[in-house]
Amino acid sequence: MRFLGDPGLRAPCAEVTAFDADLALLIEDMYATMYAAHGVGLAANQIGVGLRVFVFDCPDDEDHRHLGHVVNPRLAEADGVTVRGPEGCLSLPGIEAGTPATTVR
Ligand SMILES: CSCC[C@H](NC=O)C(=O)O
Repeated sequence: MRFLGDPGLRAPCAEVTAFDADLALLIEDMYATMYAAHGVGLAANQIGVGLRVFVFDCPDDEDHRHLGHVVNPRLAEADGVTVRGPEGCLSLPGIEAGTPATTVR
């Protein structure tokens, strides 16, 4: 796990261009790391890999589970519904802050 101060957490991540066995292994590693840390989401740069990939496994407000991984995410549109709530980060252990989040399509 990379923590606050690691330059890799501030650097732009590269686009994934090879959808191959190495990418599958990376994603498996990310799930394992996220579960070991009792997290609900994890980005590749948090484990030192500067690629645009994240995994998630979290409930919504109605306790429905959402599990998946996203490669080369791009924010296309936000529908304007913004909620603010406490949010933490596995790379900043012990810190939590009120963070606005906007739902997206
Ligand atoms: C709200 S997104 C997830 C935040 C955090 N994951 C990465 O740092 C975690 O607690 O799993």
